[in-house]
Amino acid sequence: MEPSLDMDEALRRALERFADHRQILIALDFDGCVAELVSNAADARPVPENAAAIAALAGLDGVDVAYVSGRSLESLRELAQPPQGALLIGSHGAEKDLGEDAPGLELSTTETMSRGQIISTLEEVAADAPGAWVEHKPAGAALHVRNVEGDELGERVLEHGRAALSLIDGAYLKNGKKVLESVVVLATKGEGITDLRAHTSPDAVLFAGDDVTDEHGFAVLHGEDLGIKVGEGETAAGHRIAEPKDLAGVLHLIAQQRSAARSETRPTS
Ligand SMILES: O=P(O)(O)OC[C@H]1O[C@H](O[C@H]2O[C@H](CO)[C@@H](O)[C@H](O)[C@H]2O)[C@H](O)[C@@H](O)[C@@H]1O
Repeated sequence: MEPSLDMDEALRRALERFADHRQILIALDFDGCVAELVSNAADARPVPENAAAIAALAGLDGVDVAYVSGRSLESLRELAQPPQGALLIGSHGAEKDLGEDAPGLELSTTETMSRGQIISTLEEVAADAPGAWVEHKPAGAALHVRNVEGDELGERVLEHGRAALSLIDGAYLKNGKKVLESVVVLATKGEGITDLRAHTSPDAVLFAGDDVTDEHGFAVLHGEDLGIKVGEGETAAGHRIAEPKDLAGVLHLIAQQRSAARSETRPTS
């Protein structure tokens, strides 16, 4: 199915301008942006039209495609199934796969101890709250409450988690959608995008994301860059689409615009 190209005029113009740059970087958040949010985090998959558009863009000259996710690189590779050559930032910027031999995330002894404390503390909190569960991650853990009955109770469980984590040295907190994460390596998606920019030297960067941690990514955009917030909520992004399935139209328009520009410049024989 062809993705819908229905979108507001300001976004369409911004995308056409973005697509005209010689070298572009398209950086995408995964959950809630490329993939719909789902109850079980292991069931998240790219919206098929998004996956197709990402694969098409990854094959174009002058285009770098990247995922910038809170997920571990392992989970991101398994669930997002990025196309060959895609660059990956995981764990909110703490893990990187820029296509070269990069050392994996290595924790110091103190960080390893703090991570262990984070996991056991959050497991205790989750044990008292039916529906809550803990995702173990390379730099910490995430307490999930999407399946806790009722928003208010879910909020109370997260609050309990925050209070318990405040007693652990070196445990940094990150709030997300129905999730509280605690990490021992402080990194942001902004740093991830800055690393990607240094690696790919684009003339312009597009970043799309839906969650509060994505605001760090929007904050490092400048000049000809383009930020797209997916869904509701306050944002520093300049543009907005309603839901993950609308991303396909955005990506498709960029691909279309670049193909049109190439055929215009191709010499006729
Ligand atoms: O930066 P992202 O790629 O958006 O990753 C952020 C977190 O996403 C996952 O949790 C979120 O998505 C789940 C699946 O839809 C949903 O059940 C959960 O409520 C959301 O918070 C993932 O599990 C986390 O590790 C990521 O940090």
